[in-house]
Amino acid sequence: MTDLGQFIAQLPKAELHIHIEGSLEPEMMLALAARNGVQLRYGSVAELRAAYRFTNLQDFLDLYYEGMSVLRQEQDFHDLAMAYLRRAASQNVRHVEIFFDPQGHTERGIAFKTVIDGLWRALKDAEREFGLTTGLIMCFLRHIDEASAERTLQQALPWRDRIIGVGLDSSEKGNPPSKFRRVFERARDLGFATVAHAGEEGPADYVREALDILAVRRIDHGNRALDDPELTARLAAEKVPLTVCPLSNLRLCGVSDMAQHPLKHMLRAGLMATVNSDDPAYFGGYVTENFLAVQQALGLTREDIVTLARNSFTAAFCDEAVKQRHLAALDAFLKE
Ligand SMILES: Nc1ncnc2[nH]cnc12
Ligand SMILES: [Zn+2]
Repeated sequence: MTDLGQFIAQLPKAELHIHIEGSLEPEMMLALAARNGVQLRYGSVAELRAAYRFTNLQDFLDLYYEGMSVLRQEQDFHDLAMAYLRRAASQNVRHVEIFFDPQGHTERGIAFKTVIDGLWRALKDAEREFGLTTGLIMCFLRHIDEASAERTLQQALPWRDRIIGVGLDSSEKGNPPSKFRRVFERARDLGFATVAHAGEEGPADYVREALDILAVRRIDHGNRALDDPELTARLAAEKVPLTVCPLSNLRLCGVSDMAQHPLKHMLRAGLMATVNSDDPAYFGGYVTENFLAVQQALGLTREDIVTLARNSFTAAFCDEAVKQRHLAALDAFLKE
């Protein structure tokens, strides 16, 4: 590895855009299928990996929902999250905010309690074992109606103190943020931080809607915002964080080549971009591999890399004291 590669691997960082169901590696998928008696269309790791060729977001989502069908018991959710957190800690990720998709589970008869208890136990185990800090963000599936999102928010209330925020994910085109105006208003009233996937495949207008109608505090992806100079200037002026996912964009054909990835433009335009893995088991890399891929393809400098790591802590939803501790640790690392 190059010196800059070593630096990236060792750099303290936060990950703010990771779908825990997207960290389900083929080996674990097959093991859980066997443990739970679930029949999959794929019988081997090689067959699964061969299926991970996507031409767009929907292609991927079809497989992602099929994959999560092996998650049935509390222990499954624990094992899934623990494997991700171990991997993240090994890459010097010091803070993570993890997305989960409750409707992906409740719609197939798995209780909300089963999901949240398993994930929560893993977060607490990992905090103790690896010394990182964590948070959970529950996402609403935007291909389903708002009433279902509202029921999901209601179901979450007994565990209000375990969830820092709500988000919006799944099939973007044709499912604008405005579809979820009321449920986001209710979530904000309840004190949840809010985020939304926007401008991954959908137009810049969806990014504007996420800001103006859902009042989100971060945009997940946001790539298409760059199509609109006025919106780009606004994102920079308001320091709206973008959780960018380079390998995801490449694998879902949002960019044809990593050298065409907009991250460098985002940085040069003064946007508060961060680097994240999205669905690492499906897209070929965790957070460090995402940093390495864009650094190499775009020729990012050491200063760019430091900016991205600093942004990841600045954009986090953790308590201010925790954030300052992470930023101080980053500064100490840079002085070593
Ligand atoms: N990249 C992505 N976009 C939208 N929804 C998702 N759910 C999991 N990964 C996603
Ligand atoms: Zn995502």
